[in-house]
Amino acid sequence: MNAGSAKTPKLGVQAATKIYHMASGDLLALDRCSLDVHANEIVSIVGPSGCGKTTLLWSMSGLHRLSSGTIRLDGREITGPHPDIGIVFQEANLLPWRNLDANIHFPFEIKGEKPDRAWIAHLVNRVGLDGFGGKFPRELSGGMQQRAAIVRALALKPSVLLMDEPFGALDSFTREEMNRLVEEIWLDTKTTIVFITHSIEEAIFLSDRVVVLSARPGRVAQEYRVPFARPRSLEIMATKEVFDLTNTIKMDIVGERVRPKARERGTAEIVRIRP
Ligand SMILES: Nc1ncnc2c1ncn2[C@@H]1O[C@H](COP(=O)(O)OP(=O)(O)OP(=O)(O)O)[C@@H](O)[C@H]1O
Repeated sequence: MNAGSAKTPKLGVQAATKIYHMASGDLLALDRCSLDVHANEIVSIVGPSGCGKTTLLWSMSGLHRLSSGTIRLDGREITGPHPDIGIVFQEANLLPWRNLDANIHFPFEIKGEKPDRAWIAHLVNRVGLDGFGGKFPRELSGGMQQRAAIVRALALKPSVLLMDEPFGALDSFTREEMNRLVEEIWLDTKTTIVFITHSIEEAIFLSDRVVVLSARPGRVAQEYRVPFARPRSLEIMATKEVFDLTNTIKMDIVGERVRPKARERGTAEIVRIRP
């Protein structure tokens, strides 16, 4: 797991622009969006629905090609999927006909590589899936399936883990549990994490920085540093600091939602609230 130098961001997004070409016309999803993520950081990306969060994350993973702009990993441009970047989606996407062990080993089979069994056993233990290796996805809860998806992504020892709304489909208690798990994994591996979520509370609990994207086309509108040491306890979520930050970010997102409409009406820019 290589860390970038102090000056080079781990993941550097420079003027990322993405246009989807469709029969009905072109759609500008990202417009010169720039963002640096530093080694060992956890950065969450929030923003109005449809603002381009997933497009940005998929571009960071190399799964999407940008229309213009660059994504750099440790200073080197990436143009396709990269072995040093892992991704976890909202759906666990486990193969239903394979048991949990076979699902975790699947990427190694595709790559023709030998899995590091000791590392996988460590991860399985870390996420609390000891003894479930022979179970099939249908025998596991949604939370357990997502734990397996996290193990599958980390098994390849990526230095960057991209997570696209991974706990959006889980109930709120399981979600809190999974948030604590992500923090534990981070404390263990110090993997750089970029996390997309619709939950501002989740973003604050997990992140060193919360980045707010503008309404589509997505660009960085605001960013906030979260000033709590780790490990964080759920009690911080009841502090006035978190309450105020949550409201500030909420108002940013609401502002971004109404801004395009205000533009259409020819009214002035919405007044922004800053910390
Ligand atoms: N493959 C695609 N082809 C055409 N348009 C797309 C494609 N993927 C996304 N879009 C459009 O691009 C815009 C940004 O989508 P994206 O999924 O990146 O936003 P998002 O912020 O992740 O959305 P949400 O908050 O709803 O998850 C949306 O208008 C979406 O409809």
